[in-house]
Amino acid sequence: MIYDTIAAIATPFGTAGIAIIRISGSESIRLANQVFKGRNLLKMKSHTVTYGHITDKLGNVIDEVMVTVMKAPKTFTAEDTVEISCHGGILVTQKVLERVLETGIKLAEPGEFSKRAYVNGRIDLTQAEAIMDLIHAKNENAMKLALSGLRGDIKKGIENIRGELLNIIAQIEVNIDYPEYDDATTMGNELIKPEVIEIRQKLIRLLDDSNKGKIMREGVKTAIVGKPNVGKSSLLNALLNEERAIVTDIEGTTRDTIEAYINIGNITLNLIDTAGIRETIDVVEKIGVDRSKKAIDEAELIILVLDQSRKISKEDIELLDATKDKKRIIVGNKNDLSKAIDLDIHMLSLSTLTKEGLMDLEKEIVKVLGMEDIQEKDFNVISNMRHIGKIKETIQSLDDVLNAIMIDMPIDMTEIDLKKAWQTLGEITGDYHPEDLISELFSKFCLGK
Ligand SMILES: Nc1nc2c(c(=O)[nH]1)N(C=O)[C@@H](CNc1ccc(C(=O)N[C@@H](CCC(=O)O)C(=O)O)cc1)CN2
Ligand SMILES: Nc1nc2c(ncn2[C@@H]2O[C@H](COP(=O)(O)OP(=O)(O)OP(=O)(O)O)[C@@H](O)[C@H]2O)c(=O)[nH]1
Ligand SMILES: [Mg+2]
Repeated sequence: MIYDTIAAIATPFGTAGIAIIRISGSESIRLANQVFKGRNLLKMKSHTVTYGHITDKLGNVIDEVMVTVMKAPKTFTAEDTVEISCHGGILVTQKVLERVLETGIKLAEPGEFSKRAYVNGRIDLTQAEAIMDLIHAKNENAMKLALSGLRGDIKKGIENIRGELLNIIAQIEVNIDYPEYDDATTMGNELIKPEVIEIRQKLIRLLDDSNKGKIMREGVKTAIVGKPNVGKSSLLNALLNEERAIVTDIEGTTRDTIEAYINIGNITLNLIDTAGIRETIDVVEKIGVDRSKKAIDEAELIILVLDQSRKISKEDIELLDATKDKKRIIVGNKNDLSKAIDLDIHMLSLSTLTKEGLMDLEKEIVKVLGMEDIQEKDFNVISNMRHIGKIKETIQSLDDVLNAIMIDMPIDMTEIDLKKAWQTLGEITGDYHPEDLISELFSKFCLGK
């Protein structure tokens, strides 16, 4: 069937030396052969490359290319695959793709190649997601984390726990089906309780470990806050090593939040410079101040900037109070000036002007986030919010199991929640899959992936 063969441009849209058109499906070699002038692709050995031309229907050359033929099942999608390396011009690439589609090959949807690798059983969902994480990784830790997922570390961990759950379920089933069957352990509620508790414990540990993973994968939303003129924008610029935000000695210079990404010790911070917080009647500034307050709410880390060359003010006190329950670092800026601040609180002394103390701030950020000592094992953790959500759901089901045991419900009632836990975990790897989960997931992928 032609329609099971798909094609897409696998390289980014833009001008480059080479672009790759990827074709996958049972008809890919035969149909690619129709647009290719050179060796007969049908006669090529698997995983070999040949030189030739893509031609239009009349035989006119569209581009000079290299074509790779890869036969199922040892390919990315586990299907016959052809890759055309053409010249990387936007127009050339588009023309080659159009020519390929003229043969009846269907344009792939975003993520469809990876979806096929999954549907054909070559990878599980966590590995497919890891491919996307690898593509989007912004620092080395995120990359290592994705590689661990791609290797199947998450998959194996989840499969093991699922296996243990299935074991309990199977034993209950044996008991329900053959109550007279002597050899089957009498899986009374009390007997399965310790096993359920142990599995629950393992899931809790996965969740605990996922904190580091989440930071590595997603970065940390970090808000720089403080009253006007303390040097928040100067700090943003100093950390970025770039004059991104406007700095003046006028209070209320920053009107809107400014965002920037930086890597500190392989952690990506999504830094948000905010408008200085104070009472104001200026309409624009007021909106900025409201956004700053929102930024405090949403941030995972707060850098609260004080000006240590001034006495502490009412606004400072309010901000110290507003951020007290948050992960935060209090910075005493302008330590190049004489000290006037009258506050007995630990603060990190620095100057964005002389840059003194900036390195200490970077170290403190890494420390506060608990990311000082990262070892190989830290890459073998759950980091994906979808997985974390499913693990939480599973724990909830196991809590229901334990409650049922506590009130001594019949064992077949307990079993329902056990099965639910087993299914929910299966949604992580895709072994258990409501169809819309799969469609939604792969639609978030890049085109050509
Ligand atoms: N040209 C090209 N480069 C590419 C890819 C590609 O599809 N094409 N990849 C695509 O994303 C990545 C490589 N990932 C791949 C993963 C698995 C298989 C694969 O064929 N696996 C088979 C056989 C492995 C083997 O020969 O031992 C398998 O697992 O059965 C291929 C590529 C990055 N570079
Ligand atoms: N002496 C000294 N001056 C500094 C230092 N950091 C910032 N300043 C000065 O303080 C003034 C305010 O700096 P900004 O970075 O604009 O302050 P802000 O907190 O962003 O101010 P708003 O955007 O108005 O809330 C500017 O004149 C800076 O040059 C420092 O470490 N030492
Ligand atoms: Mg500012």
